[in-house]
Amino acid sequence: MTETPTSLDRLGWSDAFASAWHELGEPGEPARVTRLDRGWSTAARSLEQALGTAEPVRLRNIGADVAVGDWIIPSDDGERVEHVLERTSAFTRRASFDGMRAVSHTLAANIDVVFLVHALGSPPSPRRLERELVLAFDSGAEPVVILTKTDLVDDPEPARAALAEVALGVPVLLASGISGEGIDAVRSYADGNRTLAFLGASGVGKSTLVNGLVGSELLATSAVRDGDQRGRHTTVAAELVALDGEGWVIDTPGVRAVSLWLSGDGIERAFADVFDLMDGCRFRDCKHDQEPGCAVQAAIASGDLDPVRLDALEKLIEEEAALEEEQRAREKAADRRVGGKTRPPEASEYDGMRD
Ligand SMILES: Nc1nc2c(ncn2[C@@H]2O[C@H](COP(=O)(O)OP(=O)(O)OP(=O)(O)O)[C@@H](O)[C@H]2O)c(=O)[nH]1
Ligand SMILES: [Zn+2]
Repeated sequence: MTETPTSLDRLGWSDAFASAWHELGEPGEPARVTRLDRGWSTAARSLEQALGTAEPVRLRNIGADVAVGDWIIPSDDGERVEHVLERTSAFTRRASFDGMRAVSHTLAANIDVVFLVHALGSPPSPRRLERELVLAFDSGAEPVVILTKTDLVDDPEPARAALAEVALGVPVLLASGISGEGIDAVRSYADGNRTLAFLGASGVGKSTLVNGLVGSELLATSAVRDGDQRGRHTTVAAELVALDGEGWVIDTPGVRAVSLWLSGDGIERAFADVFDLMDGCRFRDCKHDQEPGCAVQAAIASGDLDPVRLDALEKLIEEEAALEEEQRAREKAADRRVGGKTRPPEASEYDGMRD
């Protein structure tokens, strides 16, 4: 394989992207998308370009589904995105139904760690965390729970225990964006120039945590808009932000409020305990209701499984089935309209995550 510049490593280039690029025959010069504007990608091949202190790469997205965090290859004429390298993870959400066609839309790509942020000082919300875990597992990123605002309570343990119960092997960190407690542990997840994202309800303290991670100097420089000779670009609120030292944060309203969009085995992983129990049911088609020999009902009876958790799982499975049905209908409609013009959905068209 061709040597790639070490400046790409600082941007999060890894063996996975090197081999994806190699598969394509190593065309062009890979660059990472730091910002998306209507129809345009801003990309970087160096830290300076990512910070906006050097002229970044600017490309049209014609026909390419590009997301912040993507590694892309420009066309030979340097005008547009020619390839999007295979992603290691992707956050997608349902696009609004636009004319005859609507599909999932990628909000952010190649996130290594997604922090699911919950706040102390208000009651823990394990049901919400379950949904976030499904989403995180589906994305391909590694989930980590942060219980923030530790400065607000004397004893974070009851809330931590309530969330740990559904977090199944996922670390639960304690932190405070105000006192700075736990920030170094959060930061350590960016070691190796990894890319972080923060997901969670409004007001839980995501921005405050991000501000604690991003050096003020870097934040200031990345906020500087470069002089743009190619016309007006409205920022669609999506940015790859450099951490002080190593690593990146993708901090966009879209990722923060991403709604449930299921694609992979997120439900199976987030509810692994319940699925394990189901394997022990006497009947393979057990509905886990009144059937004899139901291991799930037995676990509920013995207090090993919270019935609320089974309810939550059933609701998610129903929701997934409805989403899949809807998606199939849309795909059928799209098939009937070959060559139809579509436009990418706009940020304002997304609906927020339901609690
Ligand atoms: N006491 C305390 N307050 C905090 C902490 N972190 C955030 N806050 C406060 O909580 C409020 C919301 O914090 P944000 O960081 O804006 O929350 P957010 O999750 O980014 O909210 P959205 O932007 O709506 O998604 C602000 O008033 C913060 O000052 C913390 O660790 N301790
Ligand atoms: Zn059963």
